This record gives sequence, C-alpha cells and structure tokens, in this order.
Amino acid sequence: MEQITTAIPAKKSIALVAHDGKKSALTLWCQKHQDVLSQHNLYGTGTTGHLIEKTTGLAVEKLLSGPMGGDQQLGAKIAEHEVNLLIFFWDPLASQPHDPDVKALLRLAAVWNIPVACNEATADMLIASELMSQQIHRTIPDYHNYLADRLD
Ligand SMILES: O=C(CO)COP(=O)(O)O
Repeated sequence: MEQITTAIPAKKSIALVAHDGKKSALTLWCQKHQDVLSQHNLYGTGTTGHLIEKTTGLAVEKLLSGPMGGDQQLGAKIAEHEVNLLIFFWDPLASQPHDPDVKALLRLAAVWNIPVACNEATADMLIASELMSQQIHRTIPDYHNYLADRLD
C-alpha cells in the first residue's frame, strides 16, 4: 500500500489504558511522570481514566470502560488521527471478556503507526525520549489512494 508522511504534534494525544491487574502499576507510573503527561492531551478508558484523575489530578478525557466499548472507542480515535500515542499496560496473566476488542485496538495502533508501549519498561523509554516534546513524523497508509484504487 502507498504510504504518506504525516506529523504527530509536539503536544500529543496520549491514550492511557490498563487491565485490572496492571492498574496500580499504571497509576504509579502516571504519578511518576505527571510533569511530562501534563503537557499533553490525555485519554483513558473509563475505569483507568477515573483512577488516573483521582491519583494525579491530571485531566483525562474518559471513554467507556474497556469491556463496554472503551477499547473500540480508542481504536476509532486512532483511525481518525485524534489519538497518536498509546500506553496500554495489558495483563498477560489474565483473560479478558473483551479480548477481541483489545486485539482490535492494538491492531489499529499498528495500522496507523502510532508509538505504543505495552509494558512499563517501554513506557519509561517513550516518556524519556526527547521526541515527546517535539513534532515527529510517521508514515501512514495513504487512505485516499487506497480508496481510489478500490473504486477504479
Ligand atoms: O479493559 C480495559 C482495556 O482493555 C480497560 O478498561 P477500564 O479502564 O474501564 O478498566
């Protein structure tokens, strides 16, 4: 597929999500990195977003709880270029009733080539990057070209 280059702005729109077994790890991580996070727009699934707001005071745009559609809402925001970085502490030791939604969210993050951290070590590296405060470039599928080809 043809690709185009697009920008992720210096002020990023970051999705924060954690499964139940990882919620305390994510809220602690958010407390630790509150200064950097406060410089960006934050989104979260329902429970995670509320917990982050409560423990850090950061403003989070809260979507539905994951099992009720929150992962799908985030996936849509990634496809519409509203969310451009994903921190998702998913739990590899617990099964989830909405596993297809989790997979779909991670798939769309890969399709649209946004930075993703699925564990704390990667999140630490992302948040420490000097690129967090700069505009960065990413290549994404050329959707208009894709559609034009299909309509030919
Ligand atoms: O289930 C989730 C991610 O798959 C997260 O949802 P909650 O933040 O509502 O727990």
